[in-house]
Amino acid sequence: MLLAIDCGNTNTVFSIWDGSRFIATWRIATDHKRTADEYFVWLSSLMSLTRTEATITEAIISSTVPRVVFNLRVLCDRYFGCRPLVVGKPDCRLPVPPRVDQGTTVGPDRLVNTVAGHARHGGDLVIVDFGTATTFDVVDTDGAYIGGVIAPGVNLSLEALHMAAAALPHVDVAKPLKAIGTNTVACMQSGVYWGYIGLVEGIVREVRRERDRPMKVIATGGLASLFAQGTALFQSIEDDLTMHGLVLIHDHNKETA
Ligand SMILES: Nc1ncnc2c1ncn2[C@@H]1O[C@H](COP(=O)(O)OP(=O)(O)OP(=O)(O)O)[C@@H](O)[C@H]1O
Ligand SMILES: CC(C)(CO)[C@@H](O)C(=O)NCCC(=O)O
Ligand SMILES: [K+]
Repeated sequence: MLLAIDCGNTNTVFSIWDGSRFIATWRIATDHKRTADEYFVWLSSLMSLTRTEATITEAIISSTVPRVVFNLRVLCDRYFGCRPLVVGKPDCRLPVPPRVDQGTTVGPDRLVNTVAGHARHGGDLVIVDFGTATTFDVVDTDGAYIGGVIAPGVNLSLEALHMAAAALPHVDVAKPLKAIGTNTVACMQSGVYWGYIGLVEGIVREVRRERDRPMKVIATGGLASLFAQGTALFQSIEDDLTMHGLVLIHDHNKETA
């Protein structure tokens, strides 16, 4: 079975693909100090607690944090006897290479989202990912990643307000009942919620204007469904987009081996 690992700046997600579906998905905070042995203790105890019958024989990793890749490689080698594919490394082929400025290293999560988005929806697509950063990946007709937008993540913006202003508390992101807040928390939630709705709508409007063609918009990431409640922009919400892309890239590399 295939172990797919999506390592973001905040969280790392492990999923096991049995060839036709994901039989398990587990999430751990990203920490570059975590060793291969620690990952394995955590993974194997979750497997036994949930009675997950899986023999891992292959692995693929997407990591936006370069430093964690070493220990994830050791995990795969030592405990699963396999050499993982790492998205973004020269030996990991993509169906269509990105078209960006020379010397640019596109975040592997964005490349993976692009592959999955194109497979599911075809080209001329904007993928909005609400993670640590809020990213927009623009996918050309042929499935190439051709650029996009990186904005601060929603939780990051709320945290920055709290850190910089003595009288502003830590608050969780939520869809406020009204735009006009009548207490501090409601004011902050309105600023971030309606601010991000405006940001997403405004960026997509400019992208469509630049591309001068119809473009579908899909959303992924933990906060996608919350923001979908405030706009009609998204054609679909796909929580499993990155994991799906990892499976596709793994299959593509096997087929073209
Ligand atoms: N209603 C909600 N309110 C607050 N946070 C939420 C809500 N729903 C999901 N989340 C957060 O979304 C996150 C999951 O999103 P996702 O995995 O896309 O991004 P991330 O883990 O924060 O970022 P990255 O992938 O860059 O590490 C979780 O950290 C979770 O706390
Ligand atoms: C933007 C993030 C942090 C989003 O996870 C990641 O994709 C990344 O580190 N990207 C590198 C820069 C780029 O994608 O152009
Ligand atoms: K992510």
